[in-house]
Amino acid sequence: MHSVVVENLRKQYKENVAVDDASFKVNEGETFGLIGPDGSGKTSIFRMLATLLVPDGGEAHVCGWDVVKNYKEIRKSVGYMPGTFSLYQDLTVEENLHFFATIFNTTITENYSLIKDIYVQLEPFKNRRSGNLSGGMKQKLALCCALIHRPEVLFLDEPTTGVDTVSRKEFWEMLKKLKKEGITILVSTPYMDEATLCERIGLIQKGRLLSIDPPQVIIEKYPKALYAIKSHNMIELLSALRELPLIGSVHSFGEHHHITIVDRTLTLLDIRATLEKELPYPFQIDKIEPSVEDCFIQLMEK
Ligand SMILES: Nc1ncnc2c1ncn2[C@@H]1O[C@H](COP(=O)(O)OP(=O)(O)OP(=O)(O)O)[C@@H](O)[C@H]1O
Repeated sequence: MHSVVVENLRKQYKENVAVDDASFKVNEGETFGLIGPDGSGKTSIFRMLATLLVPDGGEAHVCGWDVVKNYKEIRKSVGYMPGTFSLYQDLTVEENLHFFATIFNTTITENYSLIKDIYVQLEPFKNRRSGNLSGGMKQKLALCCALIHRPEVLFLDEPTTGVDTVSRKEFWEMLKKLKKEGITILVSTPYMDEATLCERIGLIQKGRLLSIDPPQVIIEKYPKALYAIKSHNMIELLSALRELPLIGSVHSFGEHHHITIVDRTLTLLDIRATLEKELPYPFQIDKIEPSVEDCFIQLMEK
């Protein structure tokens, strides 16, 4: 059974096609990630699924309900945490929670077990106005408010953007616990390292889904051998590599450049020997396993 079914979904803002024939399914109880850079259409998809934006084409169903015809039923069944903090800044933590519980005709106590682990971290600040919370605390409060009516499906649009590394880690731990409660989670992120924390991911670029698979499968499908190379002057190295006919692609990744080689038959020893002739300075090169980000770049260049 699928909690979310998206079929040829389309959204256009004047000439700008934000979502272009997107199709994917999210299984019941699954944690599914929409991974893509800014402007790739993630928010537009979330807003259509949360029934806040009407599609221009295609269909989408959430918990079996049609996003256009059955929007009232969907709103009762889902929790939505938008990308920007959208709680009432002038209300305290506790007041915000009460407000959202009341809207959904429930109480904090009724579903306390679901939010308990998150709320205990917020409790010391329960009388603080939400506008005065730290980024990590705002994110936790927004998650509690999205969960207060015990939704079947949780939509989290870039929940970790702009949040420090520790809070990001904590947030993913919280999602693991929610998964155990049987909640289906559709989460978006521009951080490729978070992709591996999802059961399946959809890589999205310019409103189009490039690939949908478990992260490990996406990595296994990477079609080439990949190498990481570094030297004392990385800028000079980058320019030199771009000029070499041997090199298929080159991209900077932190301390290294990741390269592929045109001739697939060459071994690491062959490549090292060829580069030693071409580069007049010491360098270090190793064969590596691609990351989701490498896969994303490769799919974009196809
Ligand atoms: N209301 C709007 N009017 C016009 N263009 C829009 C509107 N909302 C989004 N867009 C454009 O649609 C495209 C997809 O935007 P969307 O916000 O869905 O992507 P995103 O992946 O969530 O990116 P971001 O993280 O930057 O919000 C972008 O080019 C964006 O500029």
